[in-house]
Amino acid sequence: MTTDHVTVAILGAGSWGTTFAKVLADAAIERDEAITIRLWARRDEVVDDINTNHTNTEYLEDIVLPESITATADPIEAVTGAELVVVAVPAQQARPTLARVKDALDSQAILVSLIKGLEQSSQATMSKVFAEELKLPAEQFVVVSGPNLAKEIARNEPTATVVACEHEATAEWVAAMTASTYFRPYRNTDIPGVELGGVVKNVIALAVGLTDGRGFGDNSKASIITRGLTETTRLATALGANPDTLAGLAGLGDLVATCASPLSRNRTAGKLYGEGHTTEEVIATMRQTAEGVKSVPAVVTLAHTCNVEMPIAEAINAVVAGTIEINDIAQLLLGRDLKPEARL
Ligand SMILES: NC(=O)c1ccc[n+]([C@@H]2O[C@H](COP(=O)([O-])OP(=O)(O)OC[C@H]3O[C@@H](n4cnc5c(N)ncnc54)[C@H](O)[C@@H]3O)[C@@H](O)[C@H]2O)c1
Ligand SMILES: O=P(O)(O)OC[C@H](O)CO
Repeated sequence: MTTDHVTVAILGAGSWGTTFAKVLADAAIERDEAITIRLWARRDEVVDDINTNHTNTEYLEDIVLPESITATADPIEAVTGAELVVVAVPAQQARPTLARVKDALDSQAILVSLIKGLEQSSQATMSKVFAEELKLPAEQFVVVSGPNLAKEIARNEPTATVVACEHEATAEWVAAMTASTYFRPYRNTDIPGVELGGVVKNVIALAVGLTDGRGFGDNSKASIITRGLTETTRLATALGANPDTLAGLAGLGDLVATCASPLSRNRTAGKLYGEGHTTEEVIATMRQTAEGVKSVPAVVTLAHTCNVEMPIAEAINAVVAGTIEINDIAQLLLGRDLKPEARL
């Protein structure tokens, strides 16, 4: 598959969709190859900002976007003729968005999910949602996930990521399309590991943010991150993942970036919970997607189904549902039966 003059559609012009468009555009500039990138934004003012000023001010402030990126308010126009279709809407919008465009998709198009969430109603991962909705063969489905805070990448700050596909050649092509002097993709064939690493780290970041909101220091955070990785690895391996994936960029790497960064929306949402806000108040305050809030009930349901113990996720689920007092959480976690430390 060639990387020259590829037509790309990106569905969702929020922080990550717009930044990923820039990653693809900058990579093509470095390869000295042409690329056409059409971003679908729902709102006309975002479309106008991108097409007129080459900025997406609402999400990326004054970052200037390469000229190969244009925007449209019509998702069908975005995907028509696209060889690469990248989906960057919130997880709960994935199925309706795919349903809207599926008849216009090229049958050979490669679909990339940037989404780090589960469908709440079905507990489905995005690979399952894409397969069900598009009848997509595994070799045409790719997940990109890792320590990828959009605003840092938009400023060309170096990072690495994971490009996962069951079919090595497809992952190689997407990696070649995205690699640049500031963005280094590693390949993996472990779809469940890469997807679940991205989903559960958002729940763990809510817990870390919560400790911030309570005014606790770094010991509490390190304990949650470490035990959170254990929970993530247990669930992911029960669902078929390779535990090594969770020790890599899409597991530990993303967990550290999200839990450490004030840019993280999930950590920010957790801090609001820790300060005593309800889910309604947290959602009203956050202007962007914090996937952990919507995904945590599905994570806990999956854990029950797989008979996997996830006490941190259980506690966050109770916080989000408003069924526990914030002051009771520490004892809920620390007061459990004592046991040997185990990674899995
Ligand atoms: N921002 C990041 O740093 C980052 C990094 C990696 C992965 N992600 C993941 O990428 C996905 C998108 O996140 P984001 O940060 O770009 O979110 P965002 O809130 O910045 O933007 C979401 C986009 O989806 C659109 N959208 C919202 N509701 C919609 C609906 N009903 N129908 C269609 N479109 C709708 C919004 O208009 C916006 O364009 C999430 O799953 C997130 O976890 C984000
Ligand atoms: O801002 P968050 O919490 O959605 O995290 C963004 C990315 O997933 C970090 O890799």
